[in-house]
Amino acid sequence: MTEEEAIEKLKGLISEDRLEHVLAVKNEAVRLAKRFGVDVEKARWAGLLHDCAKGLSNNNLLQKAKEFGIVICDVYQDEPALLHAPVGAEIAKREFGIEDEVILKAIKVHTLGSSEMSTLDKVVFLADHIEPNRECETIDLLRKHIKKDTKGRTLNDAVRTACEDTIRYHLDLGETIHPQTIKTRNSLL
Ligand SMILES: Nc1ncnc2c1ncn2[C@@H]1O[C@H](COP(=O)(O)OP(=O)(O)O)[C@@H](O)[C@H]1O
Repeated sequence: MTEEEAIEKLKGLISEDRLEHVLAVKNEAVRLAKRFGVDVEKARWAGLLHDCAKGLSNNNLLQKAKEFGIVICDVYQDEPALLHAPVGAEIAKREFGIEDEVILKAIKVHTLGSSEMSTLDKVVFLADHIEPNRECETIDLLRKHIKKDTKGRTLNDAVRTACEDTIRYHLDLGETIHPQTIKTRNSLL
């Protein structure tokens, strides 16, 4: 499937606003991939498809997760929207023909991260947080992290800061926090 064909397919799955975000994440992922020496094509595809399941309702996400054999923890049960990442990886494989496990993992962990993130995983995770349409309290800090000279450390710092933003955000709203975000953050200390 070409990139143009994938974009056409995405138009049938997600809203126009979401597609705009997806294209911005793709561009940001490509930029970060060049900055951090990651395969640009893998970053492009992971960025393009990271939210391919975002248009599914909570019920559909739960249904698909069961169908795909994804383990549904208590937090997923309460916040099925979080399932769009692992379900999206399966849809990327089954419906977009992505076979590269490296790309599929970057899609799978783009929301909660993982304690064992590859550089590609971090690039896609961060691209989702800092694409130009995004706003969050520490966005300037996040963008500054990746401008510094020391490559490896800054990417880790930026992902850790993004996790801390997410934790603080849900804490302030009194919402459930998926423990994987905390594990991801701790793994980057
Ligand atoms: N650790 C977490 N616990 C609970 N909700 C979370 C957690 N991490 C992210 N979320 C929420 O899950 C949703 C999807 O997150 P994300 O994939 O980062 O955003 P998007 O799909 O809009 O790019 C958002 O509403 C976000 O706030």
